[in-house]
Amino acid sequence: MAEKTPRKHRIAVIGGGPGGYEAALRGAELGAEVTLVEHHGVGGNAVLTDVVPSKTLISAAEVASHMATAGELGVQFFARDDKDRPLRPDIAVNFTKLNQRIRRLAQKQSDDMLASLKRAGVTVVQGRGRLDGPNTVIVDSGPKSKEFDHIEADTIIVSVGASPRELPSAKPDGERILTWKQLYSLTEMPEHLIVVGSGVTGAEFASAYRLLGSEVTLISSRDRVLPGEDADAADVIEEVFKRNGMNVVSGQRAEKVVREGEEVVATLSDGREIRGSHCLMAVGSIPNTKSIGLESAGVELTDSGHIVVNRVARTSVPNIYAAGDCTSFFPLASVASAQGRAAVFHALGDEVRPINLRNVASNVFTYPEIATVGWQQAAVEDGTRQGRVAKFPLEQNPRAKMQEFKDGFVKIVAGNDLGTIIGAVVVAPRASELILPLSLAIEQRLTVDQFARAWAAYPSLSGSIVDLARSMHMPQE
Ligand SMILES: Cc1cc2nc3c(=O)[nH]c(=O)nc-3n(C[C@H](O)[C@H](O)[C@H](O)COP(=O)(O)OP(=O)(O)OC[C@H]3O[C@@H](n4cnc5c(N)ncnc54)[C@H](O)[C@@H]3O)c2cc1C
Ligand SMILES: NC(=O)c1ccc[n+]([C@@H]2O[C@H](COP(=O)([O-])OP(=O)(O)OC[C@H]3O[C@@H](n4cnc5c(N)ncnc54)[C@H](O)[C@@H]3O)[C@@H](O)[C@H]2O)c1
Repeated sequence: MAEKTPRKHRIAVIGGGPGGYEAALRGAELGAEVTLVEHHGVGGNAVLTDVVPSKTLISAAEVASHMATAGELGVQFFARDDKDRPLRPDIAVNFTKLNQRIRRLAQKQSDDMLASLKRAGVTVVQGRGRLDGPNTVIVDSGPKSKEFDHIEADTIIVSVGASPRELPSAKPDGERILTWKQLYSLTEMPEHLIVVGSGVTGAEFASAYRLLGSEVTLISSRDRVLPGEDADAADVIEEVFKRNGMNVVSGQRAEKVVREGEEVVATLSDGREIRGSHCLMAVGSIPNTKSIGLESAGVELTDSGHIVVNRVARTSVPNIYAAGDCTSFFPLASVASAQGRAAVFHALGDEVRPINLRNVASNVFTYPEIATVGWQQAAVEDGTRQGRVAKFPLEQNPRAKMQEFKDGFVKIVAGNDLGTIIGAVVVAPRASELILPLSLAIEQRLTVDQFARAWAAYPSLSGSIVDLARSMHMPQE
């Protein structure tokens, strides 16, 4: 008798950003038959328009900043005039080249990801997907692709991301009033960029464009920039912004942004007008969950349109999972990937660890950067968590002195009992590279004393973290 081949578990994924990509790849690796529907490009917004382009732009801004401050370390650039006298050259940014590099790098990463999916055996379908009940995805891929119109699946993973929020009174025109996705088609540096919104997106672009040489006005509806971050960290960034010549307007909403010829005019809540050459609208995002059949399939959404998921990314319909910015979890690429993994592992019965949002590390890529993990000082102050907070200024660190890093600090939040590390903030250049030992400490429930036993190289910025942990030792009574 011929052996019966077990039918493969069929997974359909809608959206190829970090959430959908990870789900598709891991699903195929675990032996499922996976179809991924993506209507733009694999890698999603993260790779094509959001994370990768913005961080590539920021890399260039960082270099421009190092060049501008090199003189403080005794390194000078000069050219000679016709009488052989040294001239100090200006730093010039070739904006067309910069944006071309950004787009090329993003496309290459998207191509590499598509190749990985294909190697793993994932079927990638280009088109717009929507649910038709809990087991079918319909793909609108244009008149030629009838064969993929219906995908039957045992498990569906929705990872459709989010889109920039648009204000009716400040409609992006793609030329002068822009969303963050439209910045990379500019061929000239904005002479004066008005940034509306001082969340992470607004702060990162304001920081980068200022370092690249644009005049920048940052309109913040709150009392301080980066309202979601540690207050001390946000204060440092705001001070650096102002010192670098950025115009920070606090406590004002942009009620309206209009174009007047070659200018943009932002009208503030108090009636003041700010004129610039370009305006970046960074006022948040809305999930792409409309009209894709979620409600009729029985999937529960929040009032804001986000998909309600549990810690293994399962929605209110048992065989439908969701990952990434379309869900009620943190809108971070790392979280989207973790949800994508959790979804397929759970659906396919593999080992799965429910996601603990409390321990997610994140980073704001301003200059300096702000990296954060775990419980924050605000939670100790408002009584949500018991604990001790200590801070070590970067300017006392020998390596920071050598490199002329004056702005920043390391902060640790530890439990009152044994001094277990429960949270941390690092404000420093490349803080994103310094947060990992603290994440590990939190994940492994290390105490400040255990952390302080680890050796840091001397001199190093990471030495500050060990010094701070050491200073938090509490002698036994
Ligand atoms: C400017 C900016 C910078 C950021 N920087 C960082 C950072 O440094 N680090 C970090 O961790 N996070 C960062 N984020 C957040 C990060 O971009 C998101 O959390 C991440 O992109 C979410 O991934 P996702 O899987 O939800 O999908 P997305 O990356 O949003 O991709 C969703 C995909 O779904 C597709 N899609 C949508 N609807 C359909 C449909 N009906 N059918 C088929 N396909 C569909 C879209 O074309 C898109 O490709 C940043 C965000 C912004 C705006
Ligand atoms: N480095 C990173 O990891 C990174 C970078 C960018 C975004 N993100 C993710 O995206 C999330 C969203 O960040 P975001 O900054 O895009 O959105 P956000 O919603 O956090 O911030 C938007 C800000 O705009 C303000 N605003 C709204 N309307 C305004 C108006 N008319 N005038 C002035 N201000 C106005 C809001 O008060 C808010 O502070 C972040 O929490 C983060 O998870 C991550």
